[in-house]
Order: sequence, then structure tokens, then C-alpha cells
Amino acid sequence: MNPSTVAVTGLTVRHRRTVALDRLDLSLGPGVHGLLGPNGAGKTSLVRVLATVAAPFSGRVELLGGDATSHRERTDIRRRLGYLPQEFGYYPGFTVREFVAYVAWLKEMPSDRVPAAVERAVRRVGLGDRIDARMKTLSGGMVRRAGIAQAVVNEPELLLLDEPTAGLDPEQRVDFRSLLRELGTSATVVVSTHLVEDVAAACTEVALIEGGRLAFQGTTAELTALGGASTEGNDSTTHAVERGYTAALRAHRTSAESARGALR
Ligand SMILES: Nc1ncnc2c1ncn2[C@@H]1O[C@H](COP(=O)(O)OP(=O)(O)OP(=O)(O)O)[C@@H](O)[C@H]1O
Repeated sequence: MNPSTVAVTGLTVRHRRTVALDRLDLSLGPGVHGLLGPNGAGKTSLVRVLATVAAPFSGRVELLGGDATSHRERTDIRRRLGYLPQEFGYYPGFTVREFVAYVAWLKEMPSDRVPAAVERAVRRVGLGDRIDARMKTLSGGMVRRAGIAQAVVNEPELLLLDEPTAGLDPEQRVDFRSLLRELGTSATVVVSTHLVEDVAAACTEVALIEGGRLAFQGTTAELTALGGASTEGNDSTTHAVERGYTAALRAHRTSAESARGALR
């Protein structure tokens, strides 16, 4: 069995006729992994499979040493992972405490551990002073933070965050990135994001997806190095990670194009 927290082989995900992921192979271990790619690349499709809320069309998905396609093993995997979807629902009349406790209950956490775990999770996202406020009274950014709290309440070994910083104010983003770094010292954290600042500040590794295939995987430093010295734009505004991202995408497109050419 593969020792990685996430071991995906030949993963294909389809939405009717659209192929969102195309025979993807990916292994991830502890650390903070930035999941990058253009709009429609397949990031959300991948995160949803890793969160076990969507089923693959084909391929193998091993999470935390278990087979995610096996009903029995999936239950154990779900207890041990945390997931923040791009959009999530909640009962508007619930307080933040009730919302996070409800998720702890869904994760089948021992009930004597829940109250302290809920308070810790809510404090970690800087919502301690609003813990007894109703969800419907929170701002969009605060709802997002409550969403992050529910994702970390069970101290997950695998944490999946789909665009977690969308809607957070700059100060909260800075705090959130330091929380990510802390979580990544023990857990495998996957963060889908369009913000290169998130990657530069919090991610140790990067997986870049395009057209449902892996275009690049390596450390953030390796991605940055791909960008080389800037020859275009103003260096102070063109971030080094952004240049690496663009260079990796272009290299992937060129090699995909020559592979297609060889087949013609
Ligand atoms: N429910 C759906 N029905 C049909 N097609 C879908 C559905 N969800 C996603 N797709 C398609 O699958 C592909 C991958 O979409 P996905 O949402 O995984 O990409 P993404 O990388 O998360 O994009 P973004 O950065 O815009 O959030 C796209 O072509 C998209 O149009």
C-alpha cells in the first residue's frame, strides 16, 4: 500500500460529456499543497473526489491508507478528513458554536471532546468573540471563517480547502496562512486557490493542473525557479510565483501539443 496520505492513480472524473480529470496520477504527503490551475482545469472536481463527496468515473483513490471507493473504508476516511467546499450550506438559525458542533457530531467525534474542540476551532479562525452569534448575522468573510472552523474541528489528518481565502479581508488572510502552515506540520493540507500570495506564503508544495492533467508538481521554490529572471512586465508587480506558474503552464501546453503532433 502507498504510504502517501493521498494516492490517486488513473483518476478520471466526468460531468456528463465533459472530462474534468483525465487519467490523473497524484501522490501527496504531509505539508501544505497548493492546487493551482486555470478556470475549469479540474481543481474542484479533484477536491470533491478527495473529500469523498463525488465518485470517480474510473481510477484508484487511496486516502489515509484506505480505498475511498470502498463503502466500509470511506466511513473511517470521512471521520479523519476535513473539507471546506467552495460553497456550503448551514442552518441560518444555528450559532457558530452549534454549526461547528453539528459537524463534529457528523464526524462521530466522542461527545466529551466536542465542546473544547469546537471552542478551539472557532478561536483558531479568529471568531471566538462571535461563537454564540447566529450564522445569519455574520458577514460573508465570517461565514467563510466558520466554514474553516468546521473543517478543522476534528484535527483532520487530511484537510481539503476549496478557495478558502475568497472573501477574507487582508488581515484574516495573513492569519489564515499562518494557521495553514501550523496545520501542515502534521496534516496533509490541500488548498485550491487562485491567489499566488496564498501559495507563496503558506504552501510548501504545488500541484498545477490543466485540462484535467497534472502539468507540474514540485516545491514552491521549484515552481518559482521555472519562472527564471523576469523579462516582461514590472518585476515589482509580477510575482515570482506567478512567473513560475505561467512558465510551467506554457511548458505543459508545448509538450501536450508536440505529443498530439506526434500522433497525427
Ligand atoms: N456539474 C457539472 N456539470 C457539467 N460540467 C461541469 C460540472 N462541474 C464542472 N464541470 C466542468 O468540468 C471541468 C472542470 O471543472 P472544475 O470546477 O473542476 O474546475 P476548476 O479548476 O475548479 O475551475 P475554477 O478555477 O473555475 O473553479 C470544467 O470544464 C467545467 O465546466
